[in-house]
Amino acid sequence: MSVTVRVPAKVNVQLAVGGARPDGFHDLANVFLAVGLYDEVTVSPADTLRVTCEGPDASQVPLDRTNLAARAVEKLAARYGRRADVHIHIAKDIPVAGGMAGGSADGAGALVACDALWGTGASRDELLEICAELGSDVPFSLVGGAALGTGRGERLRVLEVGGSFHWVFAVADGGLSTPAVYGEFDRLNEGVSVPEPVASGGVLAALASGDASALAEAVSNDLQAAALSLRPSLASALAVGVDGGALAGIVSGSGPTTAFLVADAEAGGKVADALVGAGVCRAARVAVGPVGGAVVV
Ligand SMILES: C[C@](O)(CO)[C@H](O)COP(=O)(O)OP(=O)(O)OC[C@H]1O[C@@H](n2ccc(N)nc2=O)[C@H](O)[C@@H]1O
Ligand SMILES: Nc1ncnc2c1ncn2[C@@H]1O[C@H](COP(=O)(O)OP(=O)(O)OP(=O)(O)O)[C@@H](O)[C@H]1O
Repeated sequence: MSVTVRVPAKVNVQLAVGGARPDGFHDLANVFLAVGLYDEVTVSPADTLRVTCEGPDASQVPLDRTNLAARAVEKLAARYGRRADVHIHIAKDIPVAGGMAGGSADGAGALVACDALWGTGASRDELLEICAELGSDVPFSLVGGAALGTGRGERLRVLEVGGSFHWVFAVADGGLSTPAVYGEFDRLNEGVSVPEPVASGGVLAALASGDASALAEAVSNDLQAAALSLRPSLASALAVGVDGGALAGIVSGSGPTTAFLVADAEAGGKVADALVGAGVCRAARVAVGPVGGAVVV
């Protein structure tokens, strides 16, 4: 018997970052949008906990207990007083270390899958609590759709969205470490009084109305300067995508994936061709959001 859960990637349509907190994290106003690029996490009973992974980036995924999916299963097992003896298989399509919450997706997916496999019947709030312990992005991977994340991003308020948004993602060669990008944000803001992060009225209104042009005017990412400082070549990808017809181009979360909002699928195809043709990315992926969160398939 096995259970498979499908979990989406995310893009941050607004990422407002406050100053560093005493615990090293940053308070955020983080507007998440789940997009249709998916990992599939399958769990089945086994003699001991083990992780396998397939997909183009599989060699970059840790297969030991540091894998977020393994950590999720161990946490759920500990809570319900049982052994975490499962085989976790990850079919990975979300770029690794790309700022699209791929590891978080696998953590949320493994949790939902084991909850179903073991029949633990954990409540949604209990699962969300475990997600928050695993990482700041993990609760959103469970919920999907669109949400405003506050605190370190783990406290979610679901947002209504009035339409679908088309995106092109330029996948960069090599990843960027999330702590390194937040560290660079702190370095760039040394001596500056960083304001409290607040959700943008423009972003929320554009999501609610489903208006892509309005969203393009409003998107922002306070980590973008830090990601560009660590990876200056991302500026060329942003320029090529916007010149190729995107309504807006931003770094996705902590990067190095760049995300382009486009008017429709046809414009998306053109932007993807321009990005690949200019050689500014390893691959270009098209996806639509919002889509639902972690779900048993
Ligand atoms: C950049 C984003 O992807 C935007 O959604 C997230 O803020 C990162 O979320 P994540 O990968 O789940 O991050 P976590 O695993 O919780 O934290 C990894 C590291 O990122 C930094 N971090 C993360 C979240 C946050 N609000 N402030 C931080 O400073 C901290 O150095 C932390 O040690
Ligand atoms: N299941 C997993 N899939 C991918 N990476 C994982 C996983 N579990 C742990 N990791 C580790 O986490 C690191 C970051 O990978 P991930 O793909 O989650 O980054 P990310 O998309 O930039 O995350 P975020 O957008 O949440 O900051 C990897 O380099 C890897 O060492």
